[in-house]
Parts: sequence; C-alpha cells; structure tokens
Amino acid sequence: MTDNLTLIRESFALAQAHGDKLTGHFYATLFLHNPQARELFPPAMDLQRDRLFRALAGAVRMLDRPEELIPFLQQLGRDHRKYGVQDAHYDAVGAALLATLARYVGDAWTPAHEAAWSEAYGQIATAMRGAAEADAGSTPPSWLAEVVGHELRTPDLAVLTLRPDAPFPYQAGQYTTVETARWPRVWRPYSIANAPRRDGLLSLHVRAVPAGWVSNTLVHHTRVGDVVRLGPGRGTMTLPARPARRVVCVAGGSGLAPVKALVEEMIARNRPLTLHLFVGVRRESDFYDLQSLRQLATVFPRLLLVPVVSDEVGFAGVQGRLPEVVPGQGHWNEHEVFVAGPDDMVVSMIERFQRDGVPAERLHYDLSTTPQELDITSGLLEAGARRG
Ligand SMILES: NC(=O)C1=CN([C@@H]2O[C@H](COP(=O)(O)OP(=O)(O)OC[C@H]3O[C@@H](n4cnc5c(N)ncnc54)[C@H](O)[C@@H]3O)[C@@H](O)[C@H]2O)C=CC1
Repeated sequence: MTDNLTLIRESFALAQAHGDKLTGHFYATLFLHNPQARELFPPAMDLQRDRLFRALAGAVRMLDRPEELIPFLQQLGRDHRKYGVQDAHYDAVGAALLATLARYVGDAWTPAHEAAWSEAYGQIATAMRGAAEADAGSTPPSWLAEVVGHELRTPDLAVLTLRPDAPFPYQAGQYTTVETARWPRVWRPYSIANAPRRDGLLSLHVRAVPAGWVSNTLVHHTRVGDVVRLGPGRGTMTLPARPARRVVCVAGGSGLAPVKALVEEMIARNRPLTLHLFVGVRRESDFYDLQSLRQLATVFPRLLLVPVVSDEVGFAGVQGRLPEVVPGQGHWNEHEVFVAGPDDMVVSMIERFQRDGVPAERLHYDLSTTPQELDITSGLLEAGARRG
C-alpha cells in the first residue's frame, strides 16, 4: 500500500503542473461557497495566488520533517491572527483545497488520496489554530500605531516614527508588517530601525519601490497624525546570547534599518571591542542616515563607520559594491557578522564570509523576496515573507 506521504507528494506534483489554473480554481471555489472569506484578502489577488500554494508546497516538502513543519505552521497560524481568520475559515479552505486537488489530479485521484490529504490538512489546520489560540492570551492580533514623525530623507525614502497604541514586544533586528488605511488587507514587512525604547516608539526606513502600494503610500501619502496597523515583531536576525567581542555589520541601502537597531542594541548592552559598520549606497546622495550614525559613533567611539558608494565615480570615500569592498577592509573570521540589504548583495556577502572561514553560527542575515511580491502579503496561508 502506498503511504500517505507518497500519495500527497505525487498528487500535489500532478496538480501543480496546472499552475495558475489550479490557484484560480481554488479561490473561485473558496469564495463561491464562502463569500465572507473574500474580505480577508486584498483587492488584487494576483500575487496572493502564488503565496498560498508556495506555503502549501513548503508544508508538503516538510511533511516528513515534523521538527521543521510544526514551528513553520505555528508561525503561520500566529501570523494569520491579524487578518481576522476564524475557525470556520480553516474548514472552508480545507474543503476548497480538496475539491481543487481532486479536480486537477483528475483520473488519478482516489479515495486513498482524499483520505491522505484530509488527514494532512487536518494536522496543518490544528497546528495553526492551536498556535493562534495560545498567542491570543498574551498578545493582540495587531496594533494601531500613530505616525508621530515623517521625514522624507531622499526623493523616495522616508523615515517614519510610529507610536503603537499598546506595548509592542520585539527584539532588535526584527521586522513588523504594516497595513495602511489606503490599502486595506495589503500588508508589507519593514524592519524596525531602532532597538526597543522606553517610550515605545518605532522607526521604519521605507523606500518607495515602483508599483509598491504600501511603500508609496508610506513615503508619499502619509502625514504625521495618520494611523497604520502593525503585525507582531518577527524575524531571526537578532543578537545571539553570546556574540563575539568583535562585530562587523554590512548594510546595503535601506537594509540599514535592522542593522541600525542591532548596532544600537550592542552599544547599549554588549559594548563590543570593535564594531565595524559598512553602509553601502549607489550614489552619495542616497545616504539618508549618516548624521544619526555619526552621532552614535560619537557616543561610542569603537563604532567604526565606513560609508561606501558603488555607482558614482568621484566619491571621496570608499568606492565599490559591498561584497567587493568589505573583504579587503579587514580579517573577519573572528567576528560576529550581520548583513542586510538587497538579496543579491546579501547572498554574495555571506558566500564570501563563508569562504573566508566565518563559522555559520556567527553569520546573521536577512533575506526577503522581491519588494513587489512583498507588497501583497495578506492571505490565509502566507508564506514566510522574510528569512533570517
Ligand atoms: N527597509 C527595510 O527595512 C529593509 C530592507 N531590506 C532590503 O534591502 C534592499 C535595499 O535596497 P536599496 O535601498 O534599493 O539598495 P540598493 O539597490 O541601492 O543597493 C545598496 C548597495 O548594495 C550593494 N548591492 C546592490 N545590489 C548588489 C548586487 N547585485 N551585488 C552586490 N552588491 C549589491 C551595493 O553596494 C549598493 O550600493 C531592498 O531589497 C529591501 O527589501 C532589507 C532589510 C530591511
């Protein structure tokens, strides 16, 4: 007899071959039978379609590794509280999923497939619901936050200061998700750019990306006094319990946000022996936070700030792309390493640090998918938007 795992994987591969038709049919079935579920999703569904099946594909890949699958599902469940997901929605999604699979697997679909999927989906939903319920006792599903500061530092980058309406627990290096009144149910992740403060204020560095609904709203159509909604703090690029005494941080563009929070935290707590901070931008005019970083270096002179420009000949300081520049500026294999910025930069930088002998447990980084994808993150099964 074929085991459940094989039945699920084989049938999922058959169904997935139908691509967009599969996801289109799934949502059509879900909304036809549960019109109220439409309210949970953003107005434009294009990118949402991929998300659900990417998360499902992730779960199917991990089915034989419960030690990874369960935490993944629990996180997914907690993350869905902010969408207002109810128990009944899980049942509705399960029914639409099975109906869709049956249709696209076609003649190969058997009662054994039905039973295997039904059991697997039941386990997925139980893990998600259980984690969401456990979380409900201690944290709100989301926070309202008033914009108390909005500075346009370059034509397309704003630094926002937010005051959440209730204590917002997070660690330096983590991100939150933001929903604006202009685009209900469209959530976008942003790193929090400061270490936790006594007054509870949060700072975000937001670059308006082409066709970015939330980022353009936050940069160009948001004023002091406006209110946004925040999801809980998430992400694994946080300070380890015992960081090395020497630290190097590499920040590309607005990837400075989480790195700045970590730098503040280390200055307040660990006081490393040396703290190198490479800040890379394309043109000198793209530096949007040097003044504040220089102030930090005045308070903590062991912070060694290195501004780097990649695309402008004539810059008086260090020139080049970060992965080309940083290795030549020191020996980093004894250091704790933090990297954030464009994914290509992060990947090249991390590969280089690995080649140079930095142990894996000392490498901390933050990867995202493309900003366009990230701008629509709402949904019943949101894939992990950011990996650390
Ligand atoms: N805003 C936030 O809170 C956070 C943003 N990020 C990500 O950081 C990125 C920042 O983008 P921008 O500000 O437009 O930076 P950018 O594209 O202007 O790049 C900044 C620097 O990174 C390096 N770089 C860029 N592309 C590279 C490549 N292909 N290979 C090697 N090095 C490269 C170069 O040194 C460049 O000067 C975004 O993708 C964003 O998603 C990451 C973490 C937090």
